[in-house]
Amino acid sequence: MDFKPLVRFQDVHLRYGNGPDVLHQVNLTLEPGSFHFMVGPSGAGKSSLLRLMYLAHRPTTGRLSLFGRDVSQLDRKETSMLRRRIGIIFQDFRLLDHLTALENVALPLTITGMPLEKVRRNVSELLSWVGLADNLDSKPPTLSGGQQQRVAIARAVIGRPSLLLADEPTGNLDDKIAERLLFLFEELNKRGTTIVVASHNEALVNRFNHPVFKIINGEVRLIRSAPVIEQNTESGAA
Ligand SMILES: Nc1ncnc2c1ncn2[C@@H]1O[C@H](COP(=O)(O)OP(=O)(O)OP(=O)(O)O)[C@@H](O)[C@H]1O
Repeated sequence: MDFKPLVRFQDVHLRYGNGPDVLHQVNLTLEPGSFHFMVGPSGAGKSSLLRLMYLAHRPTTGRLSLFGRDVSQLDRKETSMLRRRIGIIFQDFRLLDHLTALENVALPLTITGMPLEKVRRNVSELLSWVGLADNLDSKPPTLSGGQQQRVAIARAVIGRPSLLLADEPTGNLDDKIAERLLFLFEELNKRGTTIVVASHNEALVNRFNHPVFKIINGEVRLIRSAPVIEQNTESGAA
């Protein structure tokens, strides 16, 4: 088994162009099999942090290692190999509009060479689980925002990635479905996927027993390592 940290930021700063530091002196380590939430106000830098972990940007200064590799040393081929181990749910979904829901979710499996019948079975099962059994053949433009979000989530998790990065994955969903999807992430986590979920929704985050990072003024702080799960109370004001 690999005991190296899966993700390691050492004194990382990120600036866009000549702008100010968006992320400032970030030091954080994610162990394999961990589950973290990332909270912070709009514009705090949550998506930027996830984009660094997805190799969409490189640190301006400092060192970032993924799967034990220093990302500044990766060539294009190595970058795409590492990315195959990462599932990402973008805030704006990024589904392919000319493909059906089923075809969108099937993409990460078809490139592995899995037989098509098996791909169809696995994808149908997952889409049914997320409540889209009646939408397998629908194209994204005909789906609601919440339905598109669930297709994007299914696409990110279908290949059982080693690392799952989710940027506001429940933003368009009602609370019940949001909670159900976080349970799906917990299932994946139990099977070994390391998970990072960025969310505005601190009430939802507080219902789960996972450590929480908060981004404040570009600095990432661990604000809670092991929250106590809230008990069901008659009213939220209890
Ligand atoms: N490609 C970019 N070029 C220039 N500035 C950017 C770029 N992407 C983000 N920013 C800026 O970086 C800061 C952090 O943005 P980021 O999207 O990471 O925040 P966020 O916490 O994810 O916000 P939200 O919750 O609204 O998505 C913001 O000031 C934003 O305007």
